[in-house]
Amino acid sequence: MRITQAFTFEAAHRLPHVPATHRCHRMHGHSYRVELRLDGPVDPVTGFVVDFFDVEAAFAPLLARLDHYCLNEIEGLENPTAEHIAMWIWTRTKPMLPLLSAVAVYETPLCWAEYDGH
Ligand SMILES: Nc1nc2c(c(=O)[nH]1)N=C([C@H](O)[C@H](O)COP(=O)(O)OP(=O)(O)OP(=O)(O)O)CN2
Ligand SMILES: [Zn+2]
Repeated sequence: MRITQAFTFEAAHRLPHVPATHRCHRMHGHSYRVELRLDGPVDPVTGFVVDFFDVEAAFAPLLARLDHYCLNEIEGLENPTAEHIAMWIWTRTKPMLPLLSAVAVYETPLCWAEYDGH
């Protein structure tokens, strides 16, 4: 069984390694959406793979580090592409949520990166 919980945050960023002519080279903002996917068996008593409240509690400190910040200033996010944000979240969330199977980071409703540890 797979469960998914979604979160949103607002943040600014610029992409330092695209050409100066690329519009993402300039500072701008996104309303990001993060989806945490967890795969595992359904507990026969609770009916949960993992309680959504526990997922929320595990992710809350990271969300607080991202929301309304300039991502380039966060250690490990100096080049804050959607791909790097997804990997950054995975690395810090997987130890707390062992059933985590993928992290999707949406920059817009139509563009996202999804990381499953590979
Ligand atoms: N593979 C990736 N490509 C791009 C990334 C990325 O993280 N990974 N990021 C960007 C920029 O962040 C850019 O800001 C993307 O957002 P935006 O320009 O707003 O997206 P759209 O072109 O879809 O928006 P419209 O203004 O509606 O056209 C670029 N590439
Ligand atoms: Zn952008």
